[in-house]
Amino acid sequence: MNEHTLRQRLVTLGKRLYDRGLSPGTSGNLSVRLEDGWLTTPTNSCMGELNADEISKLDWEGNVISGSKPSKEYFFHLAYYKNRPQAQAIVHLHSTYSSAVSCLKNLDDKSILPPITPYFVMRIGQLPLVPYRRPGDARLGDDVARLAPHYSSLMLANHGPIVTGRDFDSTVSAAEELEETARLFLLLHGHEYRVLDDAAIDELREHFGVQWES
Ligand SMILES: O=C(O)[C@@H](O)C(=O)COP(=O)(O)O
Ligand SMILES: [Zn+2]
Repeated sequence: MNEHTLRQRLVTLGKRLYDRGLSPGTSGNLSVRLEDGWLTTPTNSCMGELNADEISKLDWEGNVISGSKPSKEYFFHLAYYKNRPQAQAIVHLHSTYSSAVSCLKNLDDKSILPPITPYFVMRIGQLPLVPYRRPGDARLGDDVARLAPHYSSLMLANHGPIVTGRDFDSTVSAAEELEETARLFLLLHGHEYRVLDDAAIDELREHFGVQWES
């Protein structure tokens, strides 16, 4: 897709996330890789009301080339792009169930959600918890840089998810699917439930190349 089309997709998919209640108020940010830089949502923008011409365009040093002041989290987007070449787009949300999970105590920090459905394993994979930092703290960029080569998605503690993917549309879908998995996980709380066993994970690895360390 060319830059013009990707700007339109940012507006359309931002509205989709907002309309589905996944980015309340001015929370969250989106970005997409271009050949000559990358686009991200302006800081304090409402995802339901993005304007294609105001979207921020940055270079690979984090300098603004055009558009409005970028998301204050631009550095963690940049850290993901620089350390994960296959990441073509990034979605950060404050979606309710995912953010609720990010506040739970006693999570397995290396993989906070168990493999309850194949779709979660295929689309998100193991999801580590990034220790809490203030939004906009540049040290989040270092945290992301360290984890990005190994994980397509991360959960910021007491905050919300960061999801990356091979194209913009599938990244947005994966973020929606993560939200549904978090919802299932919380619905299952207090119930005895099965998780996918090693054989089921091996089969997914074989068919879909998923990354999941048993
Ligand atoms: O939680 C925050 O403040 C940010 O991570 C966020 O979601 C929105 O910040 P901007 O992208 O700067 O609007
Ligand atoms: Zn946020």
